Amino acid sequence: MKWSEKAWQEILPVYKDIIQMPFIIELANGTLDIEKFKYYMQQDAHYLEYFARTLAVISAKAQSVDTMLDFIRFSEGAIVVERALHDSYFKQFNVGERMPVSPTCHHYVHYMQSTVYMQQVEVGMAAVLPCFWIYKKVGDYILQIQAKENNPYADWINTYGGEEFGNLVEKAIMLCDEGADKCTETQRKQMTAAFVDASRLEYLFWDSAYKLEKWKR
Ligand SMILES: Cc1ncc(CO)c(N)n1
Repeated sequence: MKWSEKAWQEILPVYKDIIQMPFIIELANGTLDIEKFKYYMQQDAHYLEYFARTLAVISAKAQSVDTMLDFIRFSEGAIVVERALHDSYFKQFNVGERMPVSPTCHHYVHYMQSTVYMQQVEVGMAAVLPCFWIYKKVGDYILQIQAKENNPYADWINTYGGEEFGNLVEKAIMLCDEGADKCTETQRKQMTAAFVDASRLEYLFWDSAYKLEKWKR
């Protein structure tokens, strides 16, 4: 069994919980409170900046020039494509000033950064894989169940449910499997642990948007 297949089995309960979250259901049927979506977008704009930086660090640490190129392209994609989506939503929904980074977003981005800087590159790759893979799965799921008429969140749904994003995700999974093949069993376990932690943070990210999470002080 490939590392990625085993790793997905590990996070299946988290994924199943994610697709039942009110944030996801309401996004799909178009009833999500706009304030919750705006909060999500603002936090995601912060998230994507760190995500892009993290991908660039993975690129710098990669074992081969081919893998470097793949990750630098992922990094560019995170900046260019997703920012464009945010720019359009920021305008459409009149999102003004940037909010400070929320506790959960802070936790997630610094988790990614420290994993990528402190651990070997394959563990770093595993830590960013849920960002690709869970979004693809959730995007496809939402695409299936979505309300197609007048859904204000259609652009978001099409970004992550689309084929283009799907190709990137396939590549990211393949690169992790390639890396895992070169690792020892102990290192593969570290990869899986990083994958599981990041998946749990994906859950919390949506949860925190639904709750409009704030710093206690
Ligand atoms: C929190 C989060 N994870 C993953 C993605 C997709 O890259 C995103 N836009 N936001």
